[in-house]
This record gives sequence, structure tokens and C-alpha cells, in this order.
Amino acid sequence: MNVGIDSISFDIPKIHLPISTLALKRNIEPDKLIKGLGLHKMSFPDKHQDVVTFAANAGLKLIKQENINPAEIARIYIGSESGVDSSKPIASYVLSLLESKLGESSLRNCDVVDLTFACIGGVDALQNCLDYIRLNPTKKAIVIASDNAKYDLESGGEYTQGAGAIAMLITSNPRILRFSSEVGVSTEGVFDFFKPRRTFSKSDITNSSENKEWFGVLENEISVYKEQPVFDGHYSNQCYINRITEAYNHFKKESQQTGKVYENWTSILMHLPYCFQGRRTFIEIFADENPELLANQIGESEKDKLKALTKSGEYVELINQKIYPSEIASGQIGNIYTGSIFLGLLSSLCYHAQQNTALENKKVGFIAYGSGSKSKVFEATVCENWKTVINQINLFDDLAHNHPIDFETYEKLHKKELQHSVLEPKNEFVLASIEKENPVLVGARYYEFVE
Ligand SMILES: CC(=O)SCCNC(=O)CCNC(=O)[C@H](O)C(C)(C)COP(=O)(O)OP(=O)(O)OC[C@H]1O[C@@H](n2cnc3c(N)ncnc32)[C@H](O)[C@@H]1OP(=O)(O)O
Repeated sequence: MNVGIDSISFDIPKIHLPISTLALKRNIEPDKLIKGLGLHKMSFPDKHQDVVTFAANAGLKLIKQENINPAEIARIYIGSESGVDSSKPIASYVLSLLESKLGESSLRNCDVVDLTFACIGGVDALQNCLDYIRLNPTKKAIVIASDNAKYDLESGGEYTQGAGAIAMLITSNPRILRFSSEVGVSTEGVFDFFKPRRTFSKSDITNSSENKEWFGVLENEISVYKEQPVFDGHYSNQCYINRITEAYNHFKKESQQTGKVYENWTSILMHLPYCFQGRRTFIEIFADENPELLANQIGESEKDKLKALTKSGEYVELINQKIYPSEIASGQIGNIYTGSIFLGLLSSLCYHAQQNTALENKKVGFIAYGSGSKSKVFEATVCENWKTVINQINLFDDLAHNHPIDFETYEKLHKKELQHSVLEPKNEFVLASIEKENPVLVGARYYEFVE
């Protein structure tokens, strides 16, 4: 039976900081970020946006776009590493927001949950729902990957920030992609990037403006998650490389394929924590699969030879054909954690639809990664009707009309000091307030739909 992605939608912040503005303020050569890492714009949530609004807006757009009867939606599974509560999932917020537009109790029999494993939680949600539809082919599932990739100011991750959500309708006989069931996996428990729970005492809180809002509801101490991760960038790259190469080899075994499996893939869709991560790391798989090309490179060490191989005609052609189309949106948005690999898929499909490429029945390969750390490698085949769905999505148009903000506005938004939204919200769910007064509801988030 064919099971896969039938339709797709997205919700991305409507404002961004041009990467050259950030580079100049941080004394970084703009070309390092633009030519070295492929970054152009960094999308940033407006005052009224968060992971819940991104997820709910992307989900509602998908339901309306495909005119789905809510009674047919059996599951809404959310991948995210930016949870707003340690108990109540984003999915619970999203369910009630969707019901506010689709009808009271319209999703009462829908199973919803969040899945968290850093950036790979959206892929875990997808695979869970694919299996569910394989067993229940008349049902529909929605997978939403929603995150706010926020890093500390002046940190090495600051220029890779971004935010947004991708929503996908998972059905039998899908119109965009059908997945095979084999998955290559590599997992190892490491500390390359994580968001630990930290415990603060009353005096810590009173001295910290960031956490002052909690003062008054405290007894002796309080545990909070910081939105920004603790990370070691270069170690995280090494973990990424270790996991993806192992998962790729495991995929070959699981799918009983030999030879250069990536050669069967028209597009290579990788987790992109920043635009050029895919092209900078796929070289490891390329070199493993082409030892003779690596041996022919000039260089004193293996590392030098690998570097030389990235500039070879064979590898540059592979990047241009199989990786570049998935990078276009990433360079305009930044990292969206769980949604990044699906944003790459959407970017690639929109690019090929514009080019009128015949992708029907072509295979695409997915190489996913989540810090902590896990990689999954799997493949899918493009369906006959993919273009009719993709042609109705205006990803590149939306990105071209995204609104630039200045550095001062960005810093205030980052520090949560901005008093008003930069752009007036329209036709979207917004974060209205967070409860501070009522002791039994303190921390509850209130949302509304702005017509
Ligand atoms: C979260 C995960 O998925 S784990 C995997 C990725 N990790 C992360 O995203 C964590 C957060 N981000 C980070 O820690 C950092 O931003 C990183 C690790 C992504 C990048 O680290 P940096 O030290 O800023 O950059 P790095 O040195 O790796 O690369 C800069 C590139 O720009 C190139 N460069 C530097 N200056 C210039 C210039 N003027 N013109 C052109 N290119 C330039 C460098 O040569 C290098 O490219 P190359 O290695 O292909 O030659």
C-alpha cells in the first residue's frame, strides 16, 4: 500500500533580520555567513508569535487548503524541541485553537501528542503516523514540526537562528510522496546540544530580570527551561557526521541495497541547521562511496584531501543538482529545528515545480539528524500528482515579501522587551497573554484568532 505526504503547508515569521546587518554588528565578515554558511536572512518571531501559533496556523492552513473534514483527522502529532510546558503538550494548545475555528469538540476523537528528540522529533512523528496509516488506510493524520531556533545573543549559533512550522497531511494513496518502510538508524547518547532544566533559588530569581515574572508564585525554588540551548558547535557537527554516515550504512543494510544508494536519489534532503550544513557534511558519505576519487585528491592529510574533494567537479555537480534546491528556503529563513528537513523538501519541490522538472516516480533520500544524538535515513518516491499540490503553495513569493527589521528591534524581540508587534497580525492565531495573576493558572498561555 502507498502511504505518504498528501499535502503540505507552512507558517514562517513575516519578519527577518538581514544577515549582513547581524554580521556588521557582531564584527563578523559578512562573506563568512553569506558565502561560507549560505545565510541571507534570519526569520524571527514577532511579539505575538510562538511555537503554538506557528503550529496552529500551519495546521489550519493545511485543513482549509485541502478542505478536510475535521472528523476524518485521527491524529495530530507534533515534533518540537521548543515545548512551552513540561506537561501540557503544544498539541493540546493546537487542538483547542483548531477547534475554535473548525467547531466546538470537532477534534474530540483525535489523538494528539508532542514528540521530542531535538531536531529529529518531526521525523519521529512522521514515521509514527506513516505506520499508523499503513494499519488504518482510511484515516488521515497531520504531522506538524514547529520550533523557535533561538540562540543566545553573541553566541556561535546566533546567526543560525530561525523559526516556523511545517504541517503535512499523511494519507494512503498520497499525492506528493510515498515512503518505503525501511529506515536506517544510528543513535548515541551525547551532549552536543541540549536544553537542561535549571533550578533557581528565590534570590537568583529576584536578581534576574529574565525570570522576574515568576517571582511571587515561588515557594523556595523553581525549575525552568531556558529557550536557548547549551551547545558545542564543532562537536555537534562531528556528532552529526558520525550519526548520518552510520545511519546511511544501516539504511543500505535494511533496504538490502548495495552500491551508491544516493545515486538513485534525485534530491538529497538533509537536516539543515543552517543552509550549507548538508553540502558541507554529505562529502563524508560521498567520500566513503567514492574512495578512488578521494585517493586522487592532492593534500597532505585525509582532511586536506576531503576538502579538495568538495571542490571537485563531481561533488559540485552533485550539490547543484541534488542539494541546492533544498537550501534555497533555508538561506532565507534560517534553522527551524524539527521543520528544517521538511522545509528543505518543500523548497526543493517548489524549485522543481518552477523549473517544470519531471520528478514523477523519482526517488528522494532523507538524511535526518537530532542532537543528543540520532540520525535516520530513509527514502520516498515522488507521486504522479505532486505538481498540482505544490503549484498552489507560494513559498518563494512569501519569502520575497518578508519584512526586514533593524538590529535594535531584533535585540528587543530577543530580550522580550518590545512592547508592540512589528507587523499587525491578520488572519492568524496570536499569543494574547500569559497568566500571571491567578495562582492556579499561572503560566497558562492565552491565544486568539485575529481576523
Ligand atoms: C543543531 C544541529 O543540528 S548540530 C549540527 C550543527 N550545529 C549547530 O547548528 C549549532 C549552532 N551553530 C554553531 O555552533 C555554529 O554556527 C556552526 C558550528 C554551525 C558554524 O560554526 P563557525 O565556527 O561559525 O563556522 P565554521 O568555521 O564551521 O564555517 C565557516 C565557513 O565559512 C568559510 N568562510 C569564512 N570566512 C569566509 C569568507 N570571508 N568568505 C567565504 N567563506 C568564508 C570558512 O572557510 C568555513 O567554510 P568551510 O569549512 O566549508 O571552508
